[in-house]
Amino acid sequence: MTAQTTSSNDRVIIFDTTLRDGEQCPGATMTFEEKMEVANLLDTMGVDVIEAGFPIASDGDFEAVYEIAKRTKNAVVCGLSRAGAKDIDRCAEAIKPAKQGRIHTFLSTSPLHMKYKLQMEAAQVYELVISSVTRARNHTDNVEWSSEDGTRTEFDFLCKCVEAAIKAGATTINIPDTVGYAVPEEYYNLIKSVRERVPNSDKAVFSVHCHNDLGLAVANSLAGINAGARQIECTINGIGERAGNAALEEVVMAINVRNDKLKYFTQIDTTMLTRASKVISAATSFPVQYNKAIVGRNAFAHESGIHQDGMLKNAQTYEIMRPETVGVKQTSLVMGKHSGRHAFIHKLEELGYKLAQNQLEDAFVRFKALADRKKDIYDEDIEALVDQEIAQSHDRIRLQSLTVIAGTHGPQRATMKLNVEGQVKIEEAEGNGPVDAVFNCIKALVPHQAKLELYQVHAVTQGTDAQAEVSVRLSDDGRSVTARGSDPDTLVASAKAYLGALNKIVRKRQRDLAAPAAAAS
Ligand SMILES: CC(=O)SCCNC(=O)CCNC(=O)[C@H](O)C(C)(C)COP(=O)(O)OP(=O)(O)OC[C@H]1O[C@@H](n2cnc3c(N)ncnc32)[C@H](O)[C@@H]1OP(=O)(O)O
Ligand SMILES: CC(C)C(=O)C(=O)O
Ligand SMILES: [Mg+2]
Repeated sequence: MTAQTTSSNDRVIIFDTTLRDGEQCPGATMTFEEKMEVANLLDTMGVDVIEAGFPIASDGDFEAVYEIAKRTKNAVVCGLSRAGAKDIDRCAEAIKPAKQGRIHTFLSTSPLHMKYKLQMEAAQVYELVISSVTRARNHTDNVEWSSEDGTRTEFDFLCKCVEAAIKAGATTINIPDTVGYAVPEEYYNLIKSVRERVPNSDKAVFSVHCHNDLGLAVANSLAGINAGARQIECTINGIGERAGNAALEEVVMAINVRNDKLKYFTQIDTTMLTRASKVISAATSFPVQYNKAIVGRNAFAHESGIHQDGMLKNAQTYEIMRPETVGVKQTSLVMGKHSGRHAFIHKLEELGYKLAQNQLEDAFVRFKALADRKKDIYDEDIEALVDQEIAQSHDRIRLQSLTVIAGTHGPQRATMKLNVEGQVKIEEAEGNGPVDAVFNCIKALVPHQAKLELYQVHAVTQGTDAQAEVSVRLSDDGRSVTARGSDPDTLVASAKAYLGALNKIVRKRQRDLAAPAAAAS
């Protein structure tokens, strides 16, 4: 909010219709309790007008509007109604307990809607505009009138209806783009021209209500504000009829972030936007698309190495707003196949690792190989990979390659290449199952007496592409050693774990041999 540099003329009223237009779309129905929670959240975050429902639609809608009217502390509580007396009176009854209530009455004005839907002549519609606003005004002095399908309405008739509605007492005039047909320049011109043409236009606040059928709801809303409208009708997550309404979080943040171009302000507490999005998503069971502006889970996430490097050097390189301003704790640098060394080192530091340069390079190469095979890389994947890197740095026996033939027709067969103290050896072995074949290869390549005491497989992270973590315990000469190996391929993880244990035995033997010599010298 930048109230210091703007005048009250530049204040944009945020009219939230999540509970009315938002709830109207297929599948978005909310329970009474959910509506109470949403309304409370909207009130707390600074929404100016809450359109709580359409009271004539059902007893449930009436009760929800009534209760929201009763409970709301700061916002104006609004109900929608058609132009008929019964609708308006029911709406008035529903908003009665509100500290500040509004009746929002609407009527189609486009030739198409008048002819086919209302089946009325323009003259009848005109009379109904006057009688409906007058009736609403007898209930309250806060009346909004909407020209449904305003953007497809004949201009002279639209102006005539707007003028009549204001004369009858409407304090807000909404020109909706009901079917999301307008483009920004056209909508700008429409709002500007209506305000210029209608002689009493300064007696009402002009409002925009844009649908997203062409993905232009937010752009059109902002164009309308530039043309002199001062109320935006919008919904959390942009839910609403068909492709939805203008998203509240997007219009608010556009005004907030681009204050150099859009010299307006709202009273929304932007730090509550992410929470609001989550509450609506949970109440409606509508998922938020990952790349949704402001509240999508990728809105402050970066996987590309070049971007991550930029972000680490200065967050403004790739972010036009700080995540905290919309209630996101922090930017996330997601590790994946597009990540580079800067981000990898940063992640290792976060996880508490400090590797030598050669270890780091090896770990990075192995991280890239893993990321090529695995969609999501979790911190635990990186920890497993680095722990293994550290553990293997002194290994005498190293796995170079492994191929296993497994399936319903045994015996299973494994071919393994090992580097044993600098010498590359290859062997093929069969087994009673693929793991047995792998271990038989190792026994053939590195003959030893150690006995397998334990073999256990776990998944490091979730998903079918999770890294397998295998634990192997070998006993040798009365002593047990345990080692772990991880890899998205369970058989490779098994080989690594077995070889890890074997390397430990080799190291122990070497230490044992060295100890008497050291004692003697
Ligand atoms: C653009 C918008 O978002 S408008 C809001 C849309 N929202 C909704 O419709 C949700 C709630 N609606 C409902 O529950 C029901 O449609 C009700 C209760 C409002 C009406 O139900 P019904 O009486 O059974 O009528 P139905 O919905 O089938 O048809 C609508 C009637 O309203 C008339 N109508 C439509 N808009 C208006 C209006 N602004 N003023 C007066 N009458 C209107 C239609 O011409 C039609 O009249 P008819 O019965 O004489 O042909
Ligand atoms: C009721 C009106 C304002 C509406 O939702 C529309 O025209 O889209
Ligand atoms: Mg609408």
